[in-house]
Amino acid sequence: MNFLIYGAGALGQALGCMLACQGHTVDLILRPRFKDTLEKSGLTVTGYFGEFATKGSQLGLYTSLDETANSYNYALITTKAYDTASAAASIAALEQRVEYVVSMQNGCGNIELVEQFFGTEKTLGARVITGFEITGPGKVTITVSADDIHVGAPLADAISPAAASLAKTITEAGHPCRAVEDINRSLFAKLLYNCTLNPLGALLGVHYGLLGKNRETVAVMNRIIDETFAVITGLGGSTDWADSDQYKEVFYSELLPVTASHRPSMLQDMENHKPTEVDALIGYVSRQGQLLDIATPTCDTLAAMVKFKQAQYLQ
Ligand SMILES: NC(=O)C1=CN([C@@H]2O[C@H](COP(=O)(O)OP(=O)(O)OC[C@H]3O[C@@H](n4cnc5c(N)ncnc54)[C@H](OP(=O)(O)O)[C@@H]3O)[C@@H](O)[C@H]2O)C=CC1
Ligand SMILES: CC(C)(CO)C(=O)C(=O)O
Repeated sequence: MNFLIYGAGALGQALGCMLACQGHTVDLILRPRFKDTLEKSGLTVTGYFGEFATKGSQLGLYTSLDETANSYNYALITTKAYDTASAAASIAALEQRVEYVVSMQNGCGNIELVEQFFGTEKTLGARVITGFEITGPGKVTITVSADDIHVGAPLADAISPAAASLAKTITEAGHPCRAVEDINRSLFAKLLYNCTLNPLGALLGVHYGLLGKNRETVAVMNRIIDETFAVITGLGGSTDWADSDQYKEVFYSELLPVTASHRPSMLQDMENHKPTEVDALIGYVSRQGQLLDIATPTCDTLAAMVKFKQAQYLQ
């Protein structure tokens, strides 16, 4: 199969390496700082799912879509969520050269942006709950994984063949991946998880596990879960849990323990003085709460604090 991976950082480089190792054609759109390194050293992925290595010559390495000539079965968008609109707009210029466009990003609102450019038929979403970190030039480490990748179409009432084929291909490449009927359900579940952990972890500078061990942070996390659950319900969304209390049980007993040692991506962004994905995560809950007239005071406060903090270093 032919893959375009647009915005290849930690997630995109890891997936690109794993897919290329399976013999797929992989073109990466990446920054010049990565292009020069990967040309020389290739890519290595280590950690949770084993070892994978490609030479630079096995990959198409480009800093702009203008340099590409292939047609693609799937274009995977792996930029941060704040770059989704510009990524989708650039890929749209390829027109018939792309069959399906997949938002692999965290948070909510990404799929809707991709749909604006490609329509529902060509749009897929994915939910990733695995930790990828660039640990050196041409090196990505997979640190934790809480579940398979989910891929699916928006608003589908059956598993889309395009999602099934992509899931099979990613699984064969080494990362377990499952096609789901309703990708929004998976993304809402991830929204609950990320809103509960990321802003607090980022503002307090701690890994997830510590947040679950402290009475004060548990009380704040419970309020975030209640508010986020109310917003998801208000949006007409569904999750695997009947109510927020049921989610809390699963969160504290199953979800939090498997990623306890993880330091949230929002914290890593702050440490690297990069913008955070606050607007697609807790900022999304806060905005939707306002639109739906659902009170989200804890989420509003945390979103404001994250924005304050990032504004300090982005000035
Ligand atoms: N890493 C992880 O563990 C996980 C990540 N995700 C999600 O996946 C998405 C990607 O995350 P991650 O890989 O960590 O992020 P990264 O910041 O490592 O990767 C995104 C890359 O895209 C680059 N980029 C953006 N626009 C362009 C462009 N026009 N041309 C070339 N390169 C471009 C960025 O460059 P620059 O920084 O210079 O702008 C950056 O290198 C996020 O939504 C994240 O939440 C989900 C689960 C786990
Ligand atoms: C734990 C992880 C890496 C799982 O995707 C995550 O969601 C994050 O750090 O934001």
